[in-house]
Amino acid sequence: MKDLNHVLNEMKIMNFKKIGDDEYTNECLMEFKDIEVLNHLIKYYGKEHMERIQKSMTQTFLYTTIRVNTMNTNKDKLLIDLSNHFKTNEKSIENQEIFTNFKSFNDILNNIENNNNDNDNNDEIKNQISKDTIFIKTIGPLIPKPIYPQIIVDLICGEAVLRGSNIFSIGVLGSNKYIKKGNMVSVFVTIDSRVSKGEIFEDCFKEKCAFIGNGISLLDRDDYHQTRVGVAIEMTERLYVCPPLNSVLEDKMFLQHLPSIYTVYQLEPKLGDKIIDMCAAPGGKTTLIASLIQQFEINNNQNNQKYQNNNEIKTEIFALDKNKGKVKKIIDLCKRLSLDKYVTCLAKDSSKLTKENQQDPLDKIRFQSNSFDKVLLDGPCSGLGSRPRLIESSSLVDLTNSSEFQKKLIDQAVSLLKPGGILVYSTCSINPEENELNVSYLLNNYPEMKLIPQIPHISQPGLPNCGLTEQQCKLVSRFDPSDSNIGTIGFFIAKFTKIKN
Ligand SMILES: C[S@@+](CC[C@H](N)C(=O)[O-])C[C@H]1O[C@@H](n2cnc3c(N)ncnc32)[C@H](O)[C@@H]1O
Repeated sequence: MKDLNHVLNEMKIMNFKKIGDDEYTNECLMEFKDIEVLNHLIKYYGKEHMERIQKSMTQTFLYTTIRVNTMNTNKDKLLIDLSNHFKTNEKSIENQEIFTNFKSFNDILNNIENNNNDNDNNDEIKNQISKDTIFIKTIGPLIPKPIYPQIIVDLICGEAVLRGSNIFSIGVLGSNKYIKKGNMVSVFVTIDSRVSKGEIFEDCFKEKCAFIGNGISLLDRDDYHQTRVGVAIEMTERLYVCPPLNSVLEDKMFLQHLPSIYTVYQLEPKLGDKIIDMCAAPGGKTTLIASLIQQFEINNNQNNQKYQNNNEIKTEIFALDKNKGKVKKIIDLCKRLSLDKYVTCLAKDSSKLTKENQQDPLDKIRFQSNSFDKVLLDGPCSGLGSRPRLIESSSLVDLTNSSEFQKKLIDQAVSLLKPGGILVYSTCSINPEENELNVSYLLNNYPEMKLIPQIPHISQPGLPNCGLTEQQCKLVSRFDPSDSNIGTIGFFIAKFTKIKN
């Protein structure tokens, strides 16, 4: 076995460096394939702030957030189901303890409010989010010590490992020559994609890659590339410990980041509303809207029984997406969560809803201007807020295309909204041109629209010098990935109303 110390001292590009005898620190910054994109962001954020963001982007979000599907269970029952799941499926007792240390929304708010000193007193949304959401805190970064032998995985696999996954054969690129089933191995993720499938290499420290933990090989080396299914490495020492929950209790819960949940609550869906989710796939926000409507309906029915008045209030939810295949996924999700009776899913281009192409006479009626009480525009974006991410591959042209297309969708969203209704605009991007500058575009072009407050305000204000006044900045929500109190993905939300004449 080689002595690692000499290489660790010399490392420049790894995500950790030696800081003492047997001690390492995590120093990874997200890299940009197109340096122009980084310079573009530095223009708005400044170099220091951007560096903090780059660092946080390589780290796993602070909480795994679980939305309770109230149609099929409730929070108390789901907490028991989750505890049982972890006891049965998680071998490490330590991890079982970490994963069942469930947090509440109030725990998260305490963390934020101490710092934001936000004194708004609206408890309705707080209570609702608390009642239907479970948080599990990520532990890390931990600093396991790298060893030999080593394997290199691709970026998609590496980012999944940072989110709690094990390593499937399909993600393994190269490895040292001799690895036997049962060996402990160190896992690295390639940064520059130079390593090809099946490659044998001598030393990860000579490659451009980042260390993401250690695990036990469940296969001999040769078998990594013979099979394309199944787990190849079970991770035992991770940089970040968070629960692997994909495909778990799928009818009872939905994994959704806090800013996405918060976006839907800001839309304030109510019984009797005509609601449109303009860009809905895969349906995360649509199904939360439907689930809130379902809860209102149950409460309303109980009250109606009390007063022997059985008036049904008709609520309409339209979930649109341009992509037919994705619409099928929204339909499947609605069925799985038993919410299908609430939602009409349609394959449509939302940038043309009230303008051209209304060949269907029904669409002419459905998508009339000024006809929706609630409009959600969570449109296509550059995704520059997704984390954990080691490399950002968008180009400057991608960013411009994104913000220009969002303007077309904004034009339609404003047109569809009823006077007095609510429009919520959101992106999972940190690019001000898709966020603050698009809000400024909307306000400048539609004087009938005004920004309204988001309560409780749980994130950072908008960036200054991006087209919004100081007051307007306070009205938008900017989930900054470098804000370690909340530790979410990068996200942006603006909430508007249309002034009645
Ligand atoms: C950020 S995702 C939406 C996520 C979704 N709101 C959720 O919470 O699950 C953006 C979606 O916009 C869709 N999209 C892109 N262009 C569109 C258009 N012109 N009309 C409607 N949908 C569009 C994409 O197919 C993609 O599914």
